Amino acid sequence: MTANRDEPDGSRQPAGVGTGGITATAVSRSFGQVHAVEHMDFHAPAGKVTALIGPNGAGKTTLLLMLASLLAPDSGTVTVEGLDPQHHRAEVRRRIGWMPDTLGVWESLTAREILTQMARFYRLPKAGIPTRVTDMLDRVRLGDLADQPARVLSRGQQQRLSLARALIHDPSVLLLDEPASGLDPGSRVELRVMLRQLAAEGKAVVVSSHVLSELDEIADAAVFVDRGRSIRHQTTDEAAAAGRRYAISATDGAALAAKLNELGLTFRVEDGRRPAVSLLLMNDDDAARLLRDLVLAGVPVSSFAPASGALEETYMNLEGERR
Ligand SMILES: Nc1ncnc2c1ncn2[C@@H]1O[C@H](COP(=O)(O)OP(=O)(O)OP(=O)(O)O)[C@@H](O)[C@H]1O
Repeated sequence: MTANRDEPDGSRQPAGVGTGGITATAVSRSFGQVHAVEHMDFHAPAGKVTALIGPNGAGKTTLLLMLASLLAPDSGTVTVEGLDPQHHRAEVRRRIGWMPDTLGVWESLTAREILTQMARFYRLPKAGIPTRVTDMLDRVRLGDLADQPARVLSRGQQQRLSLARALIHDPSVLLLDEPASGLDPGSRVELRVMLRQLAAEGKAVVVSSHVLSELDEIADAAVFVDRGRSIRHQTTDEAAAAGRRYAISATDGAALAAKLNELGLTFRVEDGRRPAVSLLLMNDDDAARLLRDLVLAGVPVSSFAPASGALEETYMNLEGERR
């Protein structure tokens, strides 16, 4: 959970909150009997990528919709660069780029028409719109498909168009719901690079994702949510310092197990196509030392590699605690 501090007026704010970025304080939203989000605190600072991680139904999309000011909270507040959407609706909308997990309506328009329409909607200067639209189509590599109706685009191409749509007005806060879903491996790498660039430009980038193995490369920090509540805030560096799981296989599994036992290491035997064990190592030095010890002891190691990302490790541990 994000640490809180008391404000002079008695209200409580998540730690590290300035006027930059986007902040939710004690927001709640129910749908009938379902408490989708309950008293959630969230902060995504400018210049950083913040991941929103949680199991299905945890409340991620509901929180993102409230951050995007597309859904009103039942209670609690959201501020965007210090502005309250209730009182500064137009200014807040202009500052936010929203990429939903599906492209949604407008699929009979072409990619170029969709972006042009959005640019008009945000009242960008008329004369600059055609160039801005072309630049954005090129940025997401849809230049060749610009005049095709959006419905004929593949899922991954629609995701890229959705990202261009979110960026057309150069927002300072970018909210992305599952942006990597449907993207092929090459496009995922491009997305990663683009999100880091956008953060480097000073934008607050929020990404909800289930593709945890890639988040270490993208995110500076993560907020873990479960059953409508934020349960942990962790920077990627903190996650890395908490160690990560390595998978080791050897052509002689018994010799591997015997050596790990001799070294006093706790390990887990993994089910999989190849016999393997996994164990938690604190850092790269520990990994290098163990690999050397195994090889010097004559254990026929056939593979030795991280089995999970650092944020994924935190998620799996939180999952374990939940059960
Ligand atoms: N419009 C709605 N009407 C009724 N229930 C809703 C509505 N939107 C969300 N919910 C419920 O609120 C809870 C949180 O849903 P939400 O979509 O925010 O979760 P999520 O973390 O984004 O899930 P996923 O990872 O599966 O996308 C779920 O139990 C969901 O069924």
